[in-house]
Amino acid sequence: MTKAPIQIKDKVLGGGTPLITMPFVGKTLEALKEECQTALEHQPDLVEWRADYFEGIGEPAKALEGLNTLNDSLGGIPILFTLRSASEGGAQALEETTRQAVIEAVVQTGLVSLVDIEAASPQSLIEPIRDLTRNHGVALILSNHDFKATPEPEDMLNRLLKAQALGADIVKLAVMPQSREDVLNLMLASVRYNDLPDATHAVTISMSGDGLITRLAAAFSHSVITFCAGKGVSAPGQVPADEMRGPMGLLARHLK
Ligand SMILES: O=C1C[C@@](O)(C(=O)O)C[C@@H](O)[C@@H]1O
Repeated sequence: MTKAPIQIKDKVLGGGTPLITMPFVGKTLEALKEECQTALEHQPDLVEWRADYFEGIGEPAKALEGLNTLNDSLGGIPILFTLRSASEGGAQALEETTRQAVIEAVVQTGLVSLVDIEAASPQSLIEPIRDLTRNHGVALILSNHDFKATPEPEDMLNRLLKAQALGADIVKLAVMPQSREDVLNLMLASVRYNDLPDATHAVTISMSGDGLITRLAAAFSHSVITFCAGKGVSAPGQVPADEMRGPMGLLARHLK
């Protein structure tokens, strides 16, 4: 495998132990501050700011206010910035140009370590953001979501490959299982992707209770980030960081 681990402040992404990531879904500065408190108590490896939940996020100045609050209150925990589009589960609908302006303003601050955008975004949004993240040393996640079903394994593999071809540092797929077989298929697609000689880092998730095993066994399916619950959750199936550490550590110690 050719991919080099990515250093994110004092954390190593892709070094064998998946990074536990706590999503923040606060609507106000006060709510974000409370989420920072939760993060300080439970020490996830990363925090994901799901900025689509934040009121007024469409104004870059408001976004920077939120970001500065996080940066001041997180004691150095690295930040993944996600302004999820409404079409892939985002909490509010924004014009594509507005979304782009906010993401660009945030990347330029140098205060975020990773950014997640949807692989299905128009090329006119992906390319400039990809160039900007490269220039600022920010890791780019290109993501895919299906909140209803789990595509066929071949289709899932193709989605990961498409995200890679678009220039992702990390490719991501989150899908909803309708059966236990779907959960296994997601893991199979993830393992097959990682077995490709030029694969990059991947994050693969089967959501809901049935898919929880994919969060706990992220190391097994070569998924480099696993999302936990914080003060709230951003997707079904997330559980508290403290409960994940035991099973995750056990796996990490025994996997080849
Ligand atoms: O896309 C993802 C994955 C996720 O949907 C999950 O299932 O844990 C949670 C989201 O916050 C994140 O942006």
